[in-house]
Amino acid sequence: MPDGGFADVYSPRKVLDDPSFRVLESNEKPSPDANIAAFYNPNHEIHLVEKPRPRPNPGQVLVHVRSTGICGSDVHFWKHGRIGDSMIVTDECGSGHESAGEVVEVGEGVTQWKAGDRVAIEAGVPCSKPSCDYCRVGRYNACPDVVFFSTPPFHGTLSRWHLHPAAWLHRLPDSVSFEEGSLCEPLAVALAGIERCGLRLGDSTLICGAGPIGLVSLLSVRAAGAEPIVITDLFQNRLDFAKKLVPGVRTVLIERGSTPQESADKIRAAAEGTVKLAIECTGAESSVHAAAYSTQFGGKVFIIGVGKNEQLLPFMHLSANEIDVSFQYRYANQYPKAIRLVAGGLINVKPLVTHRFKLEDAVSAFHVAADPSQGAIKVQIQD
Ligand SMILES: NC(=O)c1ccc[n+]([C@@H]2O[C@H](COP(=O)([O-])OP(=O)(O)OC[C@H]3O[C@@H](n4cnc5c(N)ncnc54)[C@H](O)[C@@H]3O)[C@@H](O)[C@H]2O)c1
Ligand SMILES: OC[C@H](O)C(O)[C@@H](O)CO
Ligand SMILES: [Zn+2]
Ligand SMILES: [Zn+2]
Repeated sequence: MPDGGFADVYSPRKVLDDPSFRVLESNEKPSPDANIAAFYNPNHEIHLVEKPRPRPNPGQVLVHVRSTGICGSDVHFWKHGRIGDSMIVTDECGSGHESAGEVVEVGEGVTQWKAGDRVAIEAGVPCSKPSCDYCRVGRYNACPDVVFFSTPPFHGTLSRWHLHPAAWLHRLPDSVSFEEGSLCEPLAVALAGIERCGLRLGDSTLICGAGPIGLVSLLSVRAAGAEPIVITDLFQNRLDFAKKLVPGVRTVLIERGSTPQESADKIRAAAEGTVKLAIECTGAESSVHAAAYSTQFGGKVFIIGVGKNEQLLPFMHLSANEIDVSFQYRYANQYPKAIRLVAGGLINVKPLVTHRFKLEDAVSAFHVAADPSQGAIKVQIQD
């Protein structure tokens, strides 16, 4: 079976020097079957690009991408040009990694997919070589040679036609929409965290941050039986959204300028005690501290949020309370579980979608996603 490798298709290239890629004029209307995509670049621009419709090589599948959610990281790469020290926008780069679609064509040797199959597209494709320890043991989120779509230098899945290795697509049952299929990507992040954080039925749990990741984490800990659940945010409208999503959740508005201890006082009051588990989904240092001060002896602060390269920890509080601190980096082996949980009705991700745009209007979609005054949670681009 060919491995569906795709170095030729996805290796970094100077898009603007390549005549087969063309940046569309801002008022230009693309033809209905053109392979358009939204690209960001080091000048903090975002624009539509037309690129060739690829043909699948052996082991590959051509997918008509039907739904893609905009992730905060896409907006961050566009606006700030980097995440941390290793992910840097140095060239034009295609956006999007939360995608689902329909198989249109399969390459030689692909037997498990046929035209018309509905799939979620796994956003990170690791090398899968037996010589790679991380791939071999299944912790493939650590693969040093992973191709993670829309993290530079790899173009994203947000295009009309996307080529993917057959082994890294996941079947969607008819009951799961393309939109829900694309939301399986952020859900996979939360589920990977839930798997590793040791949450047990009835554990009192804090979620810090009510953005998309905090909200899918909220849905996940609710499904896993956490009680009570407290969620924090700096914005009341995000807390209101969380309350509508999971009516039983207790909300705490964090006031800018308050100390982490003051925030923790409010969190403990809402939880009626310290929490056993804090799932941190902001990456903000003050929020990590508030989580630590809210957690009970022997509890855990589990950090999904990403933030500044170097941060302080309330060392002696963590030490004197035997509080574990753990981190999550993307995910491995979570898509099938995410799809089962959505199909089985245990997790309803549908309400997270607040805005929908056509592929032709992807640039407008990005502007809405990047503007907090629009109140978007998840912006979807659909074709
Ligand atoms: N570990 C991973 O693999 C992984 C994967 C995806 C996203 N992330 C990270 O998860 C985090 C959340 O992602 P998102 O898409 O939900 O982002 P987001 O920015 O939409 O949401 C973060 C929320 O946290 C709130 N917030 C900020 N500071 C706060 C504070 N001090 N106290 C309480 N709330 C605060 C914000 O108001 C916002 O609503 C980001 O840091 C993102 O980069 C990590
Ligand atoms: O959903 C996955 C995340 O967005 C990625 O890790 C990205 O932030 C960096 O590559
Ligand atoms: Zn993402
Ligand atoms: Zn590997």
